[in-house]
Amino acid sequence: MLELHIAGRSFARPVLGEISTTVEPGNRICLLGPSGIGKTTLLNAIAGLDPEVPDSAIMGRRQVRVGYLFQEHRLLPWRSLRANLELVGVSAREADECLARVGLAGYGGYLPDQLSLGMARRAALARCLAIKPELLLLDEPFASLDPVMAGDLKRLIEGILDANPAMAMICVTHDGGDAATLANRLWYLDGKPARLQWDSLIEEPDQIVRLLASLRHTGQAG
Ligand SMILES: Nc1ncnc2c1ncn2[C@@H]1O[C@H](COP(=O)(O)OP(=O)(O)OP(=O)(O)O)[C@@H](O)[C@H]1O
Repeated sequence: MLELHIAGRSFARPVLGEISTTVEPGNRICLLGPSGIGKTTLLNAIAGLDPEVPDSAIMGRRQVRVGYLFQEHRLLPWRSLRANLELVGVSAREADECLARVGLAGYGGYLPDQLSLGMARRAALARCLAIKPELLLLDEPFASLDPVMAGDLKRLIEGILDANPAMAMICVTHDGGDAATLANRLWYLDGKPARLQWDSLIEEPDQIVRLLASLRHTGQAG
């Protein structure tokens, strides 16, 4: 699906080092790493949002429909949810269907500010779904949600992936528990500049527990 050959990315200092890997259909990747290490920077590069990362660094991206759930919902506050979804090119009926898929049936006429944080994040997820993504990029989707809302959103994302086995996901998270539930592959970003220290396919459930325990042992993961 994608071949990554990122030579590096610097801001005031080098943030990302060389990153070479692939993303395959059906990959459910959780991207872990210390705070500020460059996880969002990597996600932005993969999404094609970073003008400093050339197209040739993310081979295949132009052929892949990418849905990006940002940390903040980025819905236009003066447009209803339905009108926000229509902006990506779907009809009002399709917008309402996408909202229903994330548990927001009947909310098409609401403004983003009338929603709770968890609902707004689901509305933003509905906008991702509206483009029928082949690759879903999720930047800390469960951050700041209470455990019930976070659990609901996790089940929703699992359901979406189960219903679309060819869809790939890259989910940034600080929580090993999210990785244990959602991932079939782990990326661990660390170092100065940051590189993928692990890129591990998860073939059996114990493996993820062992990997996360080794991070906890060295004080790198919660
Ligand atoms: N647009 C930018 N301009 C300047 N520096 C930036 C920019 N974007 C990111 N950085 C810097 O790059 C580094 C990595 O940031 P990034 O947001 O990618 O980390 P992260 O791993 O996602 O962090 P967190 O886990 O806290 O969300 C940080 O030092 C950050 O300040």
